[in-house]
Parts: sequence; C-alpha cells; structure tokens
Amino acid sequence: MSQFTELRGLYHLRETIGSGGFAKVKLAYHALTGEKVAIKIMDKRSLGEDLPRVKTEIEAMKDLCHQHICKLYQVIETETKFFMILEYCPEGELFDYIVSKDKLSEEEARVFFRQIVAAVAYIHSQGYAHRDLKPENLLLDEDQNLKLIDFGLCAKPKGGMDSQLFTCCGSPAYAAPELVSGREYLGSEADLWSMGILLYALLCGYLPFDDDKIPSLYKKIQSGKYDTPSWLSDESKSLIASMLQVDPKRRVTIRHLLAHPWLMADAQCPVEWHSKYKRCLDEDCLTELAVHYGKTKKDMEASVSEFKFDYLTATYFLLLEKKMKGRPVRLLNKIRNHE
Ligand SMILES: O=C(Nc1ccc2c(c1)CCNCC2)c1ccc(-c2cn[nH]c2)cc1OCc1ccccc1
Repeated sequence: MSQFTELRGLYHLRETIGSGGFAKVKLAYHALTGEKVAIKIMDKRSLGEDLPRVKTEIEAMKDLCHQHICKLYQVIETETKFFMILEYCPEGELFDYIVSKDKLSEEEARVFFRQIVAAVAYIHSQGYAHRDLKPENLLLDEDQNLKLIDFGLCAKPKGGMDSQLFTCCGSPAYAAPELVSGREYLGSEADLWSMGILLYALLCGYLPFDDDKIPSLYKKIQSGKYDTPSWLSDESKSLIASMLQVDPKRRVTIRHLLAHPWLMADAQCPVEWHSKYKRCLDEDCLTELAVHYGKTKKDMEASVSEFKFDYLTATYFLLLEKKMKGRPVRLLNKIRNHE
C-alpha cells in the first residue's frame, strides 16, 4: 500500500477499516509505543465545502479530553491532505450494536446512556454543543466503552452556552423541534432533545419520529407525539418524555439528568461526568520521554505541555493510555515491525 511519506517511521499503516463520505479510516500502530490507533485521512480537494467542518472538528477535539470522547492524538496537515490520528475503537458504531441486538435491555441501555450523559455534560461544561448526537457518532472501544465522535457540526458559541444559535444542522430524525422550525435555539437544549431520541432508539430499536419525506418528518417532530411500546417501564417513559419536550424551556437539563432516578437505578451513584484526565502531566510518562529523547525532565515537561498535537503529543497520550491500561510505561527503542 502507498506509504504516506508524512507517516513514515511514525506509524505503521494497516488495513482500511472504514471509508465514509469524505474520509478514509485506516488502522495503524504508533511506532514508539506499539499502540493501535485509527488514522482518518481526508483529501482537501474532495472536501469542497466540508473543509470548514474538518477545521471545526480538529479545533474542538484539541480542546476536549475525556474518557467518553474519542481522543485526538495528532494532526498532520499537508498541502493536499489532513491526517487525524485518533483513539482506536475496534467495536465499531453503537448503531450497529443496537441493530445486532434489535433493542437493548434497560440495564444495558442505562450503562451506555450514563456514558453519553457524562460525555455531553463534559462538552457543555467546556462551552461546546455537539449538534449531531446519534448512534452512528458513538463508537465502542475494546472494553465496550462509548467514545463520542464527529465534532464537525459542533458549536462553541462566542457568548457562551446561553447564546442563541441559528444554523440548522445535524441529522433530521434527531433534530429538535425548534431547530427544524428554523427558530433560534440553544445548542445545549437541542443536544438534550437528541439524547431523548438516542435513549428511545437504545430501548426500542427504532426512532420515535420517522418518515421518508422530510416535511412530514418535521411535522411529526414539531407535534412531539410518538408512541411508547409496551415493554418500556414507566421510569423510562417519563425520562424520555422529559427530554422529548417540544418546548425547550420545559426540557430537562443535563444537570438534572446526572442524578435522575432512572440513571441512578441499580443503586448507582450520580453520573461521574468530569474528565479522568488530570490537568498536570504524568510523571512516569515524562520520565520515559525524557530518557528516550535525552532531555531533562524539566525541558521534556515544557515541550509536552505545549500540546502541539504533533508526534510528541501523540506519544505522551499513548504512553498515558498504556499506563491507564496497566501496561508498562515504556517506549520501544528500536522500531519493531509488527507481525
Ligand atoms: O478505530 C476505529 N474503527 C475501527 C477500528 C477497528 C475495527 C473496527 C473499527 C470495526 C471493523 N472491524 C475491524 C476492527 C475508529 C476510530 C475513530 C474513528 C473516528 C473518530 N472520529 N471520526 C472517526 C473512526 C473509527 O472507525 C470508523 C469505523 C470503521 C468501521 C466501522 C465502524 C466505524
């Protein structure tokens, strides 16, 4: 396969694992740690008007560091291409998982929904609205943990999360009534509506509002009327109803969701939504990097904390991943070829 010169010696490219609209995703190994990554490759020429979306996604993902958000490790931009080196999520899309199981039990849906609530509470706390929440944008890692992706449509309103947005975007079936009516809306409130659609899809296996024709789909969304199948418990129905409120001011807020009885069932604690990543740098990783690069720890700390999303940033984060997974915090000195 044509080795991209920009990746040579840094990553060992393997098979293509997905190719969507304007991107191709390849499996690769990060040479220094041996860790698996996904590399999303986009050709600028074929991006066309989607180019700003890629820049939005890259800038947002650089700001977001959370256990339920797909980690961006490195960005390589050339004259014709973008390479995004991303967290490896080998269990694919939540969408395919739901389809494979027809629908999920309340218990299983709760495990996933708690992770979704954590991810959304975190991005809202960072001033971002996702605006395209749907099962296709939630990937599963090797431990069946959810990782939110696709921040191409996200908004970080200048005036903070209380300022109105206008652009109508996202996937129609997940779009809030105020959004499809072309009215001003709050990103956070629109995300809460999409989470109601998501929870309904997890528990039912199909969408509450669906229609082949967009105009009639919009009418159904604006009516706010959907049927609730017999297998839904009363608690599930009331939780979904609190999110699928047509009036955004009557809609439940993410803060209330964190301690909602349905989410707390099975004697759980409120959703722990803060990032598990600390602000300060990890000493063991810094030591290993300093030894490898022959620098003092102080100099190493200065370089790493610039977080330029270059190879050093990727190496630091992947070393940290190894540590969090209980693997040795070691860099591979000679570049070993992978079997
Ligand atoms: O690691 C990713 N995907 C991925 C990796 C390995 C495997 C699979 C999937 C499933 C197919 N069997 C082989 C195992 C992976 C990571 C990040 C992103 C990503 C982050 N922002 N944007 C995209 C996309 C990714 O993929 C796309 C995909 C490919 C096939 C199906 C489902 C999903």
